[in-house]
Amino acid sequence: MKSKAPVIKNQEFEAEVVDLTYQGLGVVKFEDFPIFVVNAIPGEVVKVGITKVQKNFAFGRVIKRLKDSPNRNHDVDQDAIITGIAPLANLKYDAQLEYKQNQIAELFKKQHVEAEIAPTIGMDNPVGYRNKAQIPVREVKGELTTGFYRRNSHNLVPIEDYYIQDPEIDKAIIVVRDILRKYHVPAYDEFKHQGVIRTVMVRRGYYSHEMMVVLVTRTKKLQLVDEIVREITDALPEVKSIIQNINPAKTNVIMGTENNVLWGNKTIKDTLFGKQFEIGPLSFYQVNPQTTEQLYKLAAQKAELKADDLVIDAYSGIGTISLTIAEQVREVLGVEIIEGAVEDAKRNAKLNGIKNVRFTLGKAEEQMVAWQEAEVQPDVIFVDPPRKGLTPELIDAATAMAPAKLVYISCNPATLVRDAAQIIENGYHIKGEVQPVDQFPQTTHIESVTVFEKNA
Ligand SMILES: C[S@@+](CC[C@H](N)C(=O)[O-])C[C@H]1O[C@@H](n2cnc3c(N)ncnc32)[C@H](O)[C@@H]1O
Repeated sequence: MKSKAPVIKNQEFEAEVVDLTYQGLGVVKFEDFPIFVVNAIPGEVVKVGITKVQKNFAFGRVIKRLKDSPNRNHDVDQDAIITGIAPLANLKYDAQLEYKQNQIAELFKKQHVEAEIAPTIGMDNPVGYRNKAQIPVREVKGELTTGFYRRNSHNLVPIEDYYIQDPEIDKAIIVVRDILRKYHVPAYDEFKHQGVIRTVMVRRGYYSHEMMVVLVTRTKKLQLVDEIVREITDALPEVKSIIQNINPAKTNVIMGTENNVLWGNKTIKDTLFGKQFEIGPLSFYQVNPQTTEQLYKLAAQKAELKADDLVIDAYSGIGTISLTIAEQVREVLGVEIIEGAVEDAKRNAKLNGIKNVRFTLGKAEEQMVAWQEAEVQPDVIFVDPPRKGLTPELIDAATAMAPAKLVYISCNPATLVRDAAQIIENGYHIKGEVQPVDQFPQTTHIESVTVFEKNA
C-alpha cells in the first residue's frame, strides 16, 4: 500500500521536540505526522534526517541539535544511549523521575481509571546499580568482543563501561573477555548459527560480594575449559560459582535450560532485609538491590499486614517477598513457574529458619484458580508479575477470594492500568497513591506499587 506519509526517506527539516515516548524517543512532528528520534528531548530544537518511513509514523536521527533543553544531561557516554543500555541517560535525573510519574499518570488517564500518582522515589546515586549483566559476545573486526547492540539492530558496539552496572561486574566482563580471547574460543555467529560462546552473564551480591560467572555456549563442548576456569578464579577472587549454560537453539532467548557447574557452588548468596538468599543462574532476582529493599518495605507497609493474616505471594521467584514478610503474618503461600527458583525459595526459607511459607511450582494463573476452588481465604494477595501482567482468570480468581487488599507490584504500567480496570470492576478501589520506585534509573523501565482495597 502506498504510504500517505508527508515525509520521505533522507528528507531533512528543523523541528521542536514535543514529547518523549515510553521507549525514550523524542517526538517531532511534520504536518502532525509523528517522527521518533533517538537522543532528542522535549523542548529541544533539532535538524532531523528521516531514516525510515512507516504508514503512521517515521523514524529520524538528529543531524544537529540547534537548541538544548535545560534538562539535558551532557555528562554521559553516547554509547550508553545509542545502544539502549541507558536510553534515558540524556535526561537529568530529576526529569527522569518526573517522566516516569507522568507516564503512569497518562496511562491511567487513557484507561479512564482515576488514580493519584506519587512522585517517583529515586536513588541518591543512580548509576552503577545493576547487580547482573548479560553481555552478548560476538566477533567484531576479527576479534572476540563484548558489548551491546546498537538500538534496533544486531550490530555489536564494543563497550567496557556499561554505566548502570556494578563497576566490579564491568571489570569482570573484561577479564573474562580477555581469557576467552587468549584461548581462542570462537564467538557465536547468530546469522550462521556457528561459534561457541554466546553470552557472558555475571551476577554479584550487593552485600555479599559473591560473584557468579555464567558462560552461555551454543555447544556442550567448551575448549580448554579447565584453563579458562583456573584463569577466571585466579583473576577474580570474588567468584564463588562458574557455570556453563548450554543454549543450542537458534533463538534470541539468552539462556538455555541446561546448567553445568564448572567450578564452585551452584548458587551465590546475597542479603536482603538482613535475610540470606541463594540465587541460581536461572532465577529472577531484582537487579537493583538498593531500591528493592525500599520497594518491598513500602509494599509491606501499604499492605498493613497483621499477625493472623494468610498471604498469597504470586510470582514469588526465589521467595524474596514471602520471606521478608513471613514474620509479620500467620502464613504465606507462594507460586512460581521456574523450578530452579522454587528450589531456591524453599532452600532460602530453611536458610533463614522460616517455617510458615509454602512454595508451589506452577503457573500463577492456574494456582490462583486452584486456591479459589479449594476455598482458601487470603487476607492479602501480593502480585509481582513479569511485564505482560496478570491474566483475566487470575484476577477473577484472586478477587473472588475477597482479600482485604491486593498489592500489585508492577514493572510495566501499560499492563498495570489494563489489570487495574478489571480489579476495580471486580469490586476494589485504589487505596492512596500509586507509588513509582525507580528500580531502573537511566532506562525507560517503570516500577510501581499499587494497593487495591476491597470496597466496603
Ligand atoms: C518480576 S519477577 C518477581 C519475582 C519475585 N517476587 C522477586 O521480586 O524476586 C516475576 C516472577 O514471575 C515468574 N513467572 C513468570 N510467569 C509466571 C507464571 N505464569 N506463573 C508464575 N510465575 C511466573 C518469573 O519466573 C519471575 O520469578
